[in-house]
Amino acid sequence: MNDVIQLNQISKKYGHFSLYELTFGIKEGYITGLIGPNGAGKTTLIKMMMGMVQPDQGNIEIFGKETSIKNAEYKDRIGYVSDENYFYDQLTIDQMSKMMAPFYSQWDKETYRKYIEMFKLSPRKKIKELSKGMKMKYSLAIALSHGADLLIMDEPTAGLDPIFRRELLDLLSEHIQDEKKSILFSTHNTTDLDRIADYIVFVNEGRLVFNEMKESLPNKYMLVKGNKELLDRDVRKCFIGIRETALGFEGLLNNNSEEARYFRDQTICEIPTLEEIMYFTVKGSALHV
Ligand SMILES: Nc1ncnc2c1ncn2[C@@H]1O[C@H](COP(=O)(O)OP(=O)(O)OP(=O)(O)O)[C@@H](O)[C@H]1O
Repeated sequence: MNDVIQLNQISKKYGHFSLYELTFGIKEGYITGLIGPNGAGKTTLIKMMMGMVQPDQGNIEIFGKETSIKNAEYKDRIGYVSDENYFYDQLTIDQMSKMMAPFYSQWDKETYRKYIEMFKLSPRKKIKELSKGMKMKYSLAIALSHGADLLIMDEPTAGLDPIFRRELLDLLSEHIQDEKKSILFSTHNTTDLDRIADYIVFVNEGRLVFNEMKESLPNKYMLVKGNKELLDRDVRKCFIGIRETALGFEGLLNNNSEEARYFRDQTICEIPTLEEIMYFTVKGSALHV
């Protein structure tokens, strides 16, 4: 299986924030969700892939070639959706689109029209008159209208109403039926991931926590629920993250650890949801600094 994107030992420092030698690949033909709490480094990573931010160290390969400022041809094959507004406020939707079309060798006017209609966007409306959700829809229409082999999207479902959000996820699932197409998108919404992601890349505080097939995650982690009497200082240390309540505790363990085997006999163990995996990992890392 090929990697459509490969990050090699990527490091970046911004004041107190650092990305630490991140190495991971994004699989061709699949949908990958990029997750992590606020400030984890998701947008910085996406901007690096788009050549908008330069890493201090390391390199990125997309479609098998190393990216560089000089070699921007690869962007022709990428549909990029930013979480920022890069459009000119004074232009109408159609004026803006006419301006962008020549930058894409495979721009397809018919496809563009189809999406503008499907997303109920009015071509004569000015960018400044669009709501947040409409701007996102417009950005998606552009990204889907030039035959891109790879979609890279920064929080594409943010600001969308639940009905359109669902429709978009269906549309992305359809898009991926062509096995040569790949999607990477960041999100804070685990429902998006539950619905369409094949792989999950989880970053926290500039470090890679995991890059896993979504289906394999339940085998990796175990959620323990029990009585506080089971907890002492040493036991606490075994948990990736832990939450105590008046009645007891919940904690996340590595499923293959010694402790997991012990707790399985002692108490209630469950398969954690993706949200629980994120919650306890982030909570645990905050405690261990
Ligand atoms: N241009 C910049 N100059 C200085 N610091 C920056 C810059 N861009 C990002 N940062 C810092 O890098 C860190 C990671 O930011 P980034 O936007 O990549 O996080 P994120 O995971 O996308 O967060 P969110 O989920 O809130 O969008 C933050 O601490 C942020 O303040």
